[in-house]
Amino acid sequence: MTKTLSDLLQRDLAENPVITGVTADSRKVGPGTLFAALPGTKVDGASFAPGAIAAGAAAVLGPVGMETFSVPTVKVEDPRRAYALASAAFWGRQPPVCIAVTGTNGKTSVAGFCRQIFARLGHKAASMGTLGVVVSGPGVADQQLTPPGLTTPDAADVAEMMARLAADGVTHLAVEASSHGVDQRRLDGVTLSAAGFTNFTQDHLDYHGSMEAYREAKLRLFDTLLPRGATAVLNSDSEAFGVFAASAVTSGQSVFSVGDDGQGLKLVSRALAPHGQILTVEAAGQTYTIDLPLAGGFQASNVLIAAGLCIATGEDTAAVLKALESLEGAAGRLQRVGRGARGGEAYVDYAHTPDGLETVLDALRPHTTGKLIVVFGAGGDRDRGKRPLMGEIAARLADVAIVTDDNPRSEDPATIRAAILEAALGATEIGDRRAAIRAAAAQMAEGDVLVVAGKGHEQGQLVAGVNHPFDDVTETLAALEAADV
Ligand SMILES: CC(=O)N[C@H]1[C@@H](OP(=O)(O)OP(=O)(O)OC[C@H]2O[C@@H](n3ccc(=O)[nH]c3=O)[C@H](O)[C@@H]2O)O[C@H](CO)[C@@H](O)[C@@H]1O[C@H](C)C(=O)N[C@@H](C)C(=O)N[C@H](CCC(=O)O)C(=O)O
Ligand SMILES: Nc1ncnc2c1ncn2[C@@H]1O[C@H](COP(=O)(O)OP(=O)(O)OP(=O)(O)O)[C@@H](O)[C@H]1O
Ligand SMILES: N[C@H](CCC[C@H](N)C(=O)O)C(=O)O
Ligand SMILES: [Mg+2]
Repeated sequence: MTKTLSDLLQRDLAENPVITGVTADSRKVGPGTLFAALPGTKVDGASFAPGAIAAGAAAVLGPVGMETFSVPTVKVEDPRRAYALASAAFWGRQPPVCIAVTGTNGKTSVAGFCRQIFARLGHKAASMGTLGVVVSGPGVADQQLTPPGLTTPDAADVAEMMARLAADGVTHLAVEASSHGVDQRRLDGVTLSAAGFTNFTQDHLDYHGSMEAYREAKLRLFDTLLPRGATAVLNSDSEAFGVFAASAVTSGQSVFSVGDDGQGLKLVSRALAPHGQILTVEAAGQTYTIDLPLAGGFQASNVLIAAGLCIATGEDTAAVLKALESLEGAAGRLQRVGRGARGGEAYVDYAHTPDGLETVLDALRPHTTGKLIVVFGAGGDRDRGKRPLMGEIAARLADVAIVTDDNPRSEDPATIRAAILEAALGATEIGDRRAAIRAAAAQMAEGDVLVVAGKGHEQGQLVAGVNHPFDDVTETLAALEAADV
């Protein structure tokens, strides 16, 4: 069915061309495309409008105050939102059940758990986020549809992917809502059935400027994107729970809280088990025992949020909680890699925030009878305030801390390491990540635990615009072998 500019922007227009595509990237424009000229963080999209028109753009959408071009030009107060809504209207179909999860840490884990739970319960389900788009279904092998990229993709990409998934029979979709993504309206076109919140701690101050602005961005998932009457699944153990609960209630949503004080799912107890942990959970007056094959208190929190989201969309509580017993952790999140030559266990994890690092070291301490060894760094062109906080945490919670490089991007790696080391008393500095991992593996003995943190699933080390192939899992395995002499 053809769609016109007026259909996509939901307004009467004097000139109403047929639209054949929607994009905010002039390089993707073809004949008949609606080009959204968005003011960006680096450049003004309007400067690419003449090129877009030359490439065939049928209309330009942009902010109030933008110049008028030689094709129908529509100016609106919130062009990013209009772009997202136009993209959704253009692509049309969405999986009937879409849920989103936000929070500083745990989004990828929760989205992946939701996908797995829905699939175990007989639905064709997908997750969209840091690890790309993955589809799972009953009796079908997991299918990776897109590679890892942005945590929350561009609005037109989200809309196109939702239509493709719906056409492929996917009925349940779990999306990661990053603060950048919510702030930039990348999810404004998604019709949500439920939304989840994991936690709120320091990250991304480079982009948001203050913790308040960062929190506002996350709150927007509830106060603007989640419809009235839908369910907000909130982590009762987060310090920010009250703020998120108040926002959800004010927005006419029901709150389903999970955690130690959860009203929807209450975590009564947690006991370590060799393969993970045993959870006792109360739900609607019933007590359930869950044999969870994942270690760490944070994973207990993540699985309860995922379970809450699935229950909020109408799944049976007992069946959802049973499905937790066969969950797999997301790649590179507390992923066990192997055993040291003289004993000990090595893990790769994606902790790249102070809270993430503290959480993963706390999670591993009970599994450590010898030394807890951590190899980590901090990303360049990202929140600089994280660096000393992560240094202090590693020095305090690990027995051996090795500070190395993690995607320096355009920054001087030595300067990043120095900012971490300033607060990491007793830590060792080894800039080369491979050498750092090898030095750590060489120290491993029986009872020790090594965690290589910060890069998880990532396949490259970004240095001065060049992505050098690098995989922490492969490097850690090689280091364990090299230490076996
Ligand atoms: C800071 C940030 O979030 N930037 C994102 C944003 O770019 P922007 O709008 O600021 O872009 P810009 O480069 O100033 O350009 C302005 C406009 O001109 C357009 N343009 C540009 C060049 C051209 O030739 N033609 C053209 O039309 C661009 O498409 C854009 O619409 O919108 C783009 C399209 O969606 C994103 O690709 C881009 O992500 C950059 C690459 C990025 O690194 N983002 C990271 C920080 C990010 O978004 N991370 C979050 C959080 C992860 C987490 O939770 O930890 C994520 O969701 O991944
Ligand atoms: N609930 C949690 N609380 C604290 N830390 C967590 C929690 N869940 C995960 N983490 C830590 O954060 C790391 C990243 O987890 P995950 O990828 O699920 O988070 P994310 O929010 O998707 O991250 P990103 O912002 O990069 O998308 C994990 O490897 C772990 O170290
Ligand atoms: N989504 C996060 C990932 C950080 C991963 C870490 N390896 C780094 O490069 O800082 C970000 O873009 O801030
Ligand atoms: Mg993620």
